[in-house]
Amino acid sequence: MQTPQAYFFDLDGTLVETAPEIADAVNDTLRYFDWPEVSQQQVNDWIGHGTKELLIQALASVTSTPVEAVRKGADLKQALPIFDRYYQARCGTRSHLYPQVREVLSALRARGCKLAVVTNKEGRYTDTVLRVHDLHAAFDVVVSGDSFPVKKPDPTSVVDCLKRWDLKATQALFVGDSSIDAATARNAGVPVWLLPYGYNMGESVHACAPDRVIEDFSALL
Ligand SMILES: O=C(O)COP(=O)(O)O
Repeated sequence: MQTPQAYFFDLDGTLVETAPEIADAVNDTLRYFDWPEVSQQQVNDWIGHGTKELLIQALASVTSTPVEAVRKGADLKQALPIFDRYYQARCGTRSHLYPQVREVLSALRARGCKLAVVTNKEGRYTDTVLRVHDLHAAFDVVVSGDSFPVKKPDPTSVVDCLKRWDLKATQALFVGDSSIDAATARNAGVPVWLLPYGYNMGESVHACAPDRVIEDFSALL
């Protein structure tokens, strides 16, 4: 593999451990409506398709309703603004950067590499999470789940960045924690390295057959 000139990073489970405060916000919401709470493990396994999808899974679970019915139903409509308020308040309370993230991002920046976040989290939450961790100025591009009409694993955002930077797919690297990230990278033709500590819907990252599984961010230097 060539030395990458551009890096695409997933957010939740790759740059920042966010699951504890996401679970807090989900359970705040469920309590508000007198529904039973969900476990941390359930929340971890629902991360990956964006926060709205996660809330749909939680509502389906606690109300024993099929996911497709929740998606179209009144419960979701009522729960979304309540969740929004709680999640914005919880952002930064129990999340933290994984080891070496800040140092490695600075080092890659200093080398002149292009850096992007590509997350399925909705933009208003991505912005808050990056700001509370003082990461909002660390990237050339931030792509959220609602930045384009399509989200990961669709490669549109990655392809768009490469075009803007005039780089080939093989000159970049995607760094993530899930099968969604692996599929996004493959769909864009970009090599992918996965971290084993994030959220991969209960599956081992080895099952996603990435180009490499790395233990932590220091492997990027
Ligand atoms: O919010 C989510 O479910 C996913 O976020 P991620 O794409 O950063 O893992």
